[in-house]
Amino acid sequence: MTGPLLDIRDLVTEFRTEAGLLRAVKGVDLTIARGETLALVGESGSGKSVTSLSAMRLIPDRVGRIAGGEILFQGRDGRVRDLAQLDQRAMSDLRGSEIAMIFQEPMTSLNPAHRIGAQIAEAARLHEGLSAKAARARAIEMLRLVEIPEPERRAEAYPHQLSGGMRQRVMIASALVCNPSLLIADEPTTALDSTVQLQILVLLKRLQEEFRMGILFITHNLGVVAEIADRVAVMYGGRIVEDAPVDRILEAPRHPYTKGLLGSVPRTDHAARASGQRERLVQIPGSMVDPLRPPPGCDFEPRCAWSGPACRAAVPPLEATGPEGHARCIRWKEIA
Ligand SMILES: Nc1ncnc2c1ncn2[C@@H]1O[C@H](COP(=O)(O)OP(=O)(O)OP(=O)(O)O)[C@@H](O)[C@H]1O
Repeated sequence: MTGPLLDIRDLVTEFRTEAGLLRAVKGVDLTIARGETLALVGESGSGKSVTSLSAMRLIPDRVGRIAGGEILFQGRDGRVRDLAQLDQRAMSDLRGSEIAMIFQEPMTSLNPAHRIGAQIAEAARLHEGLSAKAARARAIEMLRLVEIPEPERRAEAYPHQLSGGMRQRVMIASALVCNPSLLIADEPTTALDSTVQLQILVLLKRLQEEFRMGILFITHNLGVVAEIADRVAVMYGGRIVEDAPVDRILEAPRHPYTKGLLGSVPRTDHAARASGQRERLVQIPGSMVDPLRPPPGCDFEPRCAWSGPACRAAVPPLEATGPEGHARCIRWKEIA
């Protein structure tokens, strides 16, 4: 199959709030190829989760809506569908079969009252139409795949009987049981300590190769990005402000916001882990733009050390910074 697996074009998502219309996503473009991991990074409130929830059509009509753009997804049959236009029934068929999602908190998708083997088997029965026996065998196979020791015995456990890392593995097993081609992972390792976090990232990478999935990986942790991403898109104030292959972003950021984030990256590298030491988190001065009162020009301008009058005049365009990257800053050449 040719063409990207997911191609989000000019996505706009709005919420109706008591204080007025809140535009949380303001024209986002993102593409993910099969077998590729795109990390979506940015501080809290930058619009990462709303972007992914929009792509999954999980924004309830009564609170918000996709106000513009396309979410083009190429299915297993080779057809490209605009998920923004799909009815909820067709969308829920795709969710949990071709598109799966994992979250920071496994208990958002695991039922505390059911044994984990039965939960994974149920997903296999629902989406793959397997018999009870075949679904049970599939559940055990999935538990083995996510490296749960003694999977036959553990299948009988309830979620609360497992450690946080094991629960996270069970959630991954449950998400992947239908062999999805796209996995959306929203901060899946944030709640775990750094050793377990690394184990889960290594596991995800291995499974990605095996399943040839595209992954949209949402995180605010650039240490995690370095471990898992092929490409990175940096979000601020509901817009992509920079995107590029991971090494380029980490070694030579072009946008002042990316530079700021890199200055505030907690150390998660092997040496820091071994010594149990973490660098102090240096915050970017100032706070996230108020989405109800965005500034007239660049959203980051009020916090930016490079800002000038032209930055206050208009929202900067996303300019190509080379063959594979873009930055939304009129001074990116000086910054580079
Ligand atoms: N249901 C909602 N109603 C109103 N505003 C919302 C709603 N959900 C999100 N928002 C707003 O949309 C903006 C983007 O939020 P979003 O959760 O996408 O940020 P994020 O980058 O994922 O942050 P975090 O890392 O904290 O999850 C924020 O200003 C948030 O307050």
